[in-house]
Amino acid sequence: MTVYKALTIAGSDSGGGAGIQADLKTFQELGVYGMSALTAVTAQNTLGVQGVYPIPLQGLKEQIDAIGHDLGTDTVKTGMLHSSEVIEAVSDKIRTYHFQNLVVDPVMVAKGGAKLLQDEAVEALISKLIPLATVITPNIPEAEMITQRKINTLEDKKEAAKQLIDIGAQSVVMKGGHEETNDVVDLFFDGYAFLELTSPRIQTRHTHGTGCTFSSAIAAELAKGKSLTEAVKNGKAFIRAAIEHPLGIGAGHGPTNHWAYMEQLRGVKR
Ligand SMILES: Nc1ncnc2c1ncn2[C@@H]1O[C@H](COP(=O)(O)OP(=O)(O)OP(=O)(O)O)[C@@H](O)[C@H]1O
Ligand SMILES: Cc1ncc(CO)c(N)n1
Repeated sequence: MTVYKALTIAGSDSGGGAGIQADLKTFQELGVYGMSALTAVTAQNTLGVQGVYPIPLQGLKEQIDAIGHDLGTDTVKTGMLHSSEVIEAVSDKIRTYHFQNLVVDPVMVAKGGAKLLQDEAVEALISKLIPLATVITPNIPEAEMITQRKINTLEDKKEAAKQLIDIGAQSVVMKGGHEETNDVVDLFFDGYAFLELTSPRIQTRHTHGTGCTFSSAIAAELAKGKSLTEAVKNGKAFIRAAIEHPLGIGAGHGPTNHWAYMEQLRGVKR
């Protein structure tokens, strides 16, 4: 049996909808063996983030070493990295172990507005991590922070995507979740051609962890050897199903449904 492996380097969401919990659930659903290196523990639920507790840097490094020395991985996904020290350490380890297929979700702010990345860490993201990325998946505000340009039109998105490639990413998915259009358009760019991934905007408050789930679905598909374009398309189908069939739990922004995509493929009704 071939076992495909994926490592998430991210924060813990005690509420289970975002962070490493969302990543590991997504890996499992897509048939990939999930591993994790925790950067921080958050006390969090559907109402917001109540606390952020960074893991000591040495502890983070040892978690990645533990995987690099023994299990190895077919793909790495990064989420909440918190500080420039963490970004530098993660970048070093990825290079030391020659980890392939890096999906960088440049997480900056949680849905309720809590800061998950310190402002001064954006520079380290640009100089240390984005150049290693197979694909980077910013939402519009994140792309604006990184590129220092306002993004309003499709042309703006394309220019920002080109700038991210110039910084060194192999490809970009600029997510359209934060726009107000009828359809959600995620723009994929591999440095050569643009591909618009369009789906109907679902009216729901249950969007906690959409970005984490989307990027980990892309990572899982890459681990299985799918091409970048296939991985991004399948990731989009995974998150679409997860948003379309919310679990309806929690009083605030509830989690998405990580079972929905595979249940849809298998024709299962919950
Ligand atoms: N209301 C919606 N209807 C359909 N798809 C959506 C909706 N909101 C987000 N998505 C999809 O979810 C994925 C994540 O997009 P989004 O822009 O919400 O990411 P994000 O802001 O990084 O998420 P997070 O808040 O979890 O960090 C994208 O593929 C986007 O198309
Ligand atoms: C731990 C964690 N990572 C990422 C996000 C972004 O959704 C979040 N809310 N919490």
